[in-house]
Amino acid sequence: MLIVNGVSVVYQNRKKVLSDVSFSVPTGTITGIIGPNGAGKSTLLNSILGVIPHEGGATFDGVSLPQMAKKIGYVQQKSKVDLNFPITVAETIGLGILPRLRLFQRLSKKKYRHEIESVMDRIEMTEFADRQIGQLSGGQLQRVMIGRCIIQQPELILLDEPFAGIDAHSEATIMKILRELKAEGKTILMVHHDLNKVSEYFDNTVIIKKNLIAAGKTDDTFNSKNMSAAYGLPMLEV
Ligand SMILES: Nc1ncnc2c1ncn2[C@@H]1O[C@H](COP(=O)(O)OP(=O)(O)OP(=O)(O)O)[C@@H](O)[C@H]1O
Repeated sequence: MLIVNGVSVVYQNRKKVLSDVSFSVPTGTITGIIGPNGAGKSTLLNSILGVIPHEGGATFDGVSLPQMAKKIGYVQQKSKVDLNFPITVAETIGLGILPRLRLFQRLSKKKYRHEIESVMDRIEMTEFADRQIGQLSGGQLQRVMIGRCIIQQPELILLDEPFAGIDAHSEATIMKILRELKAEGKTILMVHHDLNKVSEYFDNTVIIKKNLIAAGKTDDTFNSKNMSAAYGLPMLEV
């Protein structure tokens, strides 16, 4: 289980953007983090990862997250990927293997190539293996980032708005892979924007607006009272 405990964040401009956020995410589930623009969703993910200064912290099965970094897969916002870096689709996916290796350990070329090929097949990118990542559509690029994440064989997968600005086919392909990972017992936590898909995609939902508004099973949390608290308007008939 992922336990997030008392996370607060104050940026250098002294603005408090997260205040004492605590919740838990059961192993083997897909959980969405939702909330209005500027609610602190990306900040929460970055605090859980431990990559920005924060109070509080997160553990997974009792281990603090920085201590299990190699078992955490992270797919950052697409807009933050450096597309000028000269690297192909296959090479990008191959980078995901590195955290699995011990110092100076190398996979045999055959095993390395086979693993990359099977991931490219899974994300439906085989025909683009040698293409530079700067020459992909948004949806293709996001599938490659998912590929780099899954080849790492992480236990916990964090994604920041993986569906922002991508085509419906890529979204469906990624969602299918995430459900397969869930069936394998992986734990998935993602920032998400599209409220129309919340019930369909997420077992659990975390709703924030600087503070935690609600966290738990989507059936229990995704209701007009909580949406009204987060977004300010009674938006949903549920
Ligand atoms: N590095 C930073 N320094 C100062 N303030 C920041 C920084 N990063 C984010 N913020 C501010 O913190 C607040 C939360 O930002 P964050 O990106 O976490 O929200 P979000 O819910 O992910 O928003 P969105 O849905 O628009 O992506 C915002 O007011 C933002 O302007």
